Amino acid sequence: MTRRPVSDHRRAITHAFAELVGTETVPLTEAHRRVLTSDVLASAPMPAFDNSAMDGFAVRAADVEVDVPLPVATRIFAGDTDPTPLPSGSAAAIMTGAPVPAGADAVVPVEQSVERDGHVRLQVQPDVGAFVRRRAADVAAGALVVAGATVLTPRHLAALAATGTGTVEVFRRPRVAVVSTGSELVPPGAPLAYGQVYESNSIILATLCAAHGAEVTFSGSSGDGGDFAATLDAAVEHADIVLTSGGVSMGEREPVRDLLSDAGWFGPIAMQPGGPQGFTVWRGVPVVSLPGNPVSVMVSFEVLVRNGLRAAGGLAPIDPTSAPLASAVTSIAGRTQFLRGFLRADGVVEVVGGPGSHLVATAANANVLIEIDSAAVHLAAGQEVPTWPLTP
Ligand SMILES: Nc1nc2c(c(=O)[nH]1)N[C@H]1C(S)=C(S)[C@@H](COP(=O)(O)OP(=O)(O)OC[C@H]3O[C@@H](n4cnc5c(N)ncnc54)[C@H](O)[C@@H]3O)O[C@H]1N2
Ligand code: MOO
Repeated sequence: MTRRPVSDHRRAITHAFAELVGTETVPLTEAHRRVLTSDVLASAPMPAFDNSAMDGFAVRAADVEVDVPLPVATRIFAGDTDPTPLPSGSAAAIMTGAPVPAGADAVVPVEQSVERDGHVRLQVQPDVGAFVRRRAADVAAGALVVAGATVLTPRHLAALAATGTGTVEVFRRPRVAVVSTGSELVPPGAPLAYGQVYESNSIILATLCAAHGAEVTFSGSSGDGGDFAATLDAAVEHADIVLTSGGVSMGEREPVRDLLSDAGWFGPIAMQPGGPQGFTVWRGVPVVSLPGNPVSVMVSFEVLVRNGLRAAGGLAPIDPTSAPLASAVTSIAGRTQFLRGFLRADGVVEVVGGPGSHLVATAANANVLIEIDSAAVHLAAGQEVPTWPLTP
């Protein structure tokens, strides 16, 4: 049977997911980790007005003589919107953040003053501009605050709030449903009878999807009997994308393949692990069907699904880099092999565990996938290989 090239299968998935790109406007309180659609400019300068950096006295620097009393003409507090201009030859008591009155050009901190009987003696000769936070020193009105495509951090949200933006347009998060299949599966933590297997694919798929910008809206499980159709119907009610695991290979009970084989493409792709795959549409919703072996699920997501899902949510791709192999590697001809690897601090990559797609606990020690070209059967130590960063 001919195997579909890995890149063809990935392209089919990415192409369908691209249809899902959408935007929405949300308040800043809901915008953490969301992806901005376009540049946001400051609607107000920051600071919006000259204001005091200290609790103290606003003066004209030229009026100050050390220890010579100046009359205190007024007192200005943060939030005062119409401070009286400073008469020449006087001082104004001023609080941090309060507007510096017209006429004043410096602030002397209260610690460097003595106030008595309506007059203040200043103990220092201030420079013009001392402790005055100038209008627009941080950002001018109309200047760029956060660039489009930025993933919003708490720092970005503070910058947006401070410059007057209350809502932002962000990419919609794709809604993903995760469905596991297999009559042998039991939830982790439950008693395990002989022949049963702890279910681990739903947790890895759900967390991988969330890490790449998706909202996981449904997580279900079905046995190998007839209940997969009902589970899938429930899943598409809640989701833009469904990811299934298991039930796609050559066995006598393959619920995913049996239900969906006429709804799109099923077959082997030229990769190991993750050979048997399906990509179909069910009730208008794209369904990516991954093989059941837990390492195959992880590798298939990272190699086939990750960047398409990111693009659907407005996120930039995460592409492979390369590193030299710590030791020689053998592979299978005709299939791109993805070995679990550990990229060391010295930039050299070691193979972690064996190639078997059931070795899920060992795979937890990996931080990259090592891509071995389908034409290669033997690679020497030191050979540069593509390395795919695994989702942290
Ligand atoms: N005659 C052939 N047999 C198999 C082939 C083949 O080409 N010819 N391919 C093998 C490969 S490669 C893979 S991968 C698997 C894929 O099979 P399925 O997608 O049908 O997966 P299942 O049979 O349902 O499960 C495989 C394996 O994984 C365990 N599993 C399944 N789901 C979970 C889960 N949610 N959590 C933990 N473990 C799970 C399941 O118990 C099986 O051990 O087919 C090979 N066979
Ligand atoms: O192609 Mo399968 O995913 O290796 O065990």
